[in-house]
Amino acid sequence: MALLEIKNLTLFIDAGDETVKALEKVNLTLNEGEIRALVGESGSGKTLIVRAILGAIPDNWSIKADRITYQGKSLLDMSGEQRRQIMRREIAVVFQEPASALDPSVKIKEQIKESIPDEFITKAWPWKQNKQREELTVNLLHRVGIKNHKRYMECYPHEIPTDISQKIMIAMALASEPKILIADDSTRGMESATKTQILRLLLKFNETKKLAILFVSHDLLAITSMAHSMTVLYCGQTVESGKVKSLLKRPLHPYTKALLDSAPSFQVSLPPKSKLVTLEGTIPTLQHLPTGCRLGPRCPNARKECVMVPVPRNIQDHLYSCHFPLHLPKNTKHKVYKEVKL
Ligand SMILES: Nc1ncnc2c1ncn2[C@@H]1O[C@H](COP(=O)(O)OP(=O)(O)OP(=O)(O)O)[C@@H](O)[C@H]1O
Repeated sequence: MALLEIKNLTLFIDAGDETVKALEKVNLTLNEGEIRALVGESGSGKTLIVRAILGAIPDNWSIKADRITYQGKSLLDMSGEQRRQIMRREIAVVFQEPASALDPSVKIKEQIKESIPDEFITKAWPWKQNKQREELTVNLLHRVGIKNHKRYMECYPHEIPTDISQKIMIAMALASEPKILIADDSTRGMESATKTQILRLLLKFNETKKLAILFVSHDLLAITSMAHSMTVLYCGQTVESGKVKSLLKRPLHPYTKALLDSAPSFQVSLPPKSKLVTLEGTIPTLQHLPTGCRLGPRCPNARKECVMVPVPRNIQDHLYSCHFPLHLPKNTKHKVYKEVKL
């Protein structure tokens, strides 16, 4: 059973004069111990998916889904309190900007202590419990690679550098020993040495604690260095998902191919200063969505069939939603691949 499973998630945003489908029939699974990258251009809906998982939905949004489950239990059918409990203990999130996620008026030490669940503290006199929390705080800081904890514990968030803030966010996220960590573009804008440190840290927790990670990112290099599987999103629709290796070797969707081709690191033979191969045009706004496959107007392979939303199909674990996929083996007819029962 998947740890987290999303089937046919559609998210509507009521923008006053019209309602837009910001996500349309999105599918995503995360298994125990898996690192899955969620990738797509800016505005493709990655953060909307994260918010749908967390249940952080404003009043003008609504959700329709066949299922959103955690360990087989429907998150959509849970009460607010049951869902909050899962988010407090089982699913942790690290956001893009640590500085805005930390409380500017509270010392780092207090914020970390606060993130430790009461269940981890044995019943004792308050001063003893406080000591336990303090020890656990130091331990958490060491686990995320902050050895000189004394230097930062008494600081306020604005007094510490970004990389340390990000590690502190990870320490707080891991305080409850969650099963899933959602890293929402948490290395965006970081310089490469800091990024490498954060990625190594996440990888270490994945390997040693079997922590499943949903790694939301634009950074294809980081994804290939750490993720096992990848879900590609375009304009609110899942276009392809599967093992990172098979997507890199044989992308079936023209958007995935364009995305990979646009990253210089994947173009082994790309001569210096050559033009990057990308799709023409830009991602449409929610107010001007094309019907059917949303890539249609930008897709080099588009034909009249593409005005219909493609049914997801699969080749083993490799799932794609495209009427005219690339790289199908020779002499094989597209229709032999079964539609995926969602
Ligand atoms: N609160 C909101 N109200 C209206 N539209 C929104 C809201 N939040 C996001 N959107 C729209 O939903 C679409 C997807 O946004 P989202 O933030 O999920 O993209 P993203 O893939 O996470 O982008 P980025 O990589 O830049 O963070 C965008 O068109 C965005 O403008």
